[in-house]
Amino acid sequence: MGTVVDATNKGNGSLAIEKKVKVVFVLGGPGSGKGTQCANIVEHFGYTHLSAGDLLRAEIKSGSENGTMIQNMIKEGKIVPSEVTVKLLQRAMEESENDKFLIDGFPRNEENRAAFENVTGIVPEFVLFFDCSEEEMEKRLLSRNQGREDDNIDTIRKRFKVFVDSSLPVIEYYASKEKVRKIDAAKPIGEVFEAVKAIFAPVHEKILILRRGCINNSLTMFKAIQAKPTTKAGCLDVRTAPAIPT
Ligand SMILES: Nc1ncnc2c1ncn2[C@@H]1O[C@H](COP(=O)(O)OP(=O)(O)OP(=O)(O)O)[C@@H](O)[C@H]1O
Ligand SMILES: Nc1ccn([C@@H]2O[C@H](COP(=O)(O)O)[C@@H](O)[C@H]2O)c(=O)n1
Ligand SMILES: [Mg+2]
Repeated sequence: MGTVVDATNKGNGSLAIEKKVKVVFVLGGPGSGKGTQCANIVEHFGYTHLSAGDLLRAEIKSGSENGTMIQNMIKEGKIVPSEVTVKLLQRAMEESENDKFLIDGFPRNEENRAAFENVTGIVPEFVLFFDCSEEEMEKRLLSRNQGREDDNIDTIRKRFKVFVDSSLPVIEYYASKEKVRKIDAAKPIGEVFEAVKAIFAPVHEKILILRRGCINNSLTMFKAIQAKPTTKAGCLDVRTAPAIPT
């Protein structure tokens, strides 16, 4: 859990309301299927998907002053300075109406991880890790056909090296905190999603039960008030009213 300032309340110079947000980091090597599975999770569990790579590509297209630097880093498979990526993620969370986010492809290194935690104060609920062999990932990336400048064999090899050298240590960090949920991502898409569902369903059910509990309490309270004798003016007689359930 963590808090972000709700963008709808910014800019009036007085009140900045903070909203509580829930974050799941989605990690795995290039081509392991993060984006594919995030789309399924959004559909079934109501999260908002924020892909750090997509946000960086959108920043290039927007003509931002950082555009050329980001483009060069992506072509080389390098990790863009955290200051840039964290700002993009933070803005996207602030602008969203949702309070549950899948953050895909982030944190990619220790600098990403520390910067996000320091700036937002958000600690992930858990880290979904898609585990897949380089051989399989290479095959998938070379046939992805989405026109990505980094889906060529030279950049793919560089991205694999960055993943092993910089991203795996972040996954190990979260594993040491028992936050990693590892999935065999080499299986077909449907089977991978079955494993994903098994992780999300209990979390989702817990939230539903809590929400149902709130509704039941409100109903009991409503019935108790309706059943009670009222004063002449039609108000609830607090002297004889039962304790309102909490
Ligand atoms: N389980 C799977 N089996 C076979 N192909 C898959 C599987 N999951 C995804 N793919 C395909 O592999 C390619 C890469 O998937 P995807 O874009 O989801 O990976 P990613 O982890 O987001 O990669 P990147 O880090 O480069 O953004 C896509 O063409 C996708 O359709
Ligand atoms: N935290 C991040 C995430 C991504 N990048 C850069 O974008 C490239 C593509 O990322 P995908 O997740 O879409 O594969 C990646 O290779 C990096 O160059 C980044 O810098 N920091
Ligand atoms: Mg992706």
